[in-house]
Amino acid sequence: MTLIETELPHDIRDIAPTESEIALFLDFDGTLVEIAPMPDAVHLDRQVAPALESLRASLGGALALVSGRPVSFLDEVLAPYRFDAAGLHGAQIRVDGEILSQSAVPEAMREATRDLVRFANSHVGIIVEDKRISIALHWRLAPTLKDEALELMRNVAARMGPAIRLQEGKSVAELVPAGASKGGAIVQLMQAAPYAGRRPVFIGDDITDEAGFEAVNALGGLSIRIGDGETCAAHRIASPTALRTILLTAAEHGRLTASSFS
Ligand SMILES: O=P(O)(O)OC[C@H]1O[C@H](O[C@H]2O[C@H](CO)[C@@H](O)[C@H](O)[C@H]2O)[C@H](O)[C@@H](O)[C@@H]1O
Repeated sequence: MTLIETELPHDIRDIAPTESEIALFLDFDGTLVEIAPMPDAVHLDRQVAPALESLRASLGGALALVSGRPVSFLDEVLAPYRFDAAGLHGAQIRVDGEILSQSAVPEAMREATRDLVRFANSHVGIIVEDKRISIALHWRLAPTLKDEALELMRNVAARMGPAIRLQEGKSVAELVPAGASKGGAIVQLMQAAPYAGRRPVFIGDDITDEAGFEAVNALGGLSIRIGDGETCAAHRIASPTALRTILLTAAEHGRLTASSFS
């Protein structure tokens, strides 16, 4: 069994009837791929994209990526497949090739970008990831600079005002449109075909995924956290490798249900 039993209250089999029709929502970094030293250094196992494509078919199309990455990045890394996706922590949502919603590029983003690039240029190991609608400051290669980087991000976010929120993550902080969240994205997707009426399952690994777990819990779905760390997810899977095994096995059998994760 790849699901780690924790102190969590429920046995997954009590709440996950085998025959449920699920809608599957998957985070990307730390979930479909292992965390890498830099954003560009991630490696997706070559079997995963075709497996997701076959799972999508077996789920009647109800499979979407819910990521902090831009949708264009997800398309690139999963090519030739193009999945439904919520990118940039929910600031972009695409279903069946159509953009359902996309936040505008915040006015003050250009000035913020300049400040962050200036900081990165004078601090070795700091990386700025400019995603236009949001921007991330990474310190994974310079962990001793975490406090300084976070303070800068808090100041920049405060200066930008209520239209922007600070999203912390694994060795990263990001400026994100305030109205966007993974929870909001999942709720929006669950109102659209082919997701509506299904039981949501969301799998993620990071702070940004907590909003998604909350939404899925409220919808009576299954929330699954990859790895350890505090979470409101009801269940855990040990690692991206363990998840990959579950997904590839389900794809091989042409069937994915909530009990595939137990
Ligand atoms: O919601 P996700 O799909 O998990 O995306 C969250 C952020 O992931 C990326 O950063 C993280 O992964 C990098 C590569 O493994 C790692 O170097 C970095 O330390 C992590 O924070 C991505 O670069 C961000 O844009 C995403 O928002």
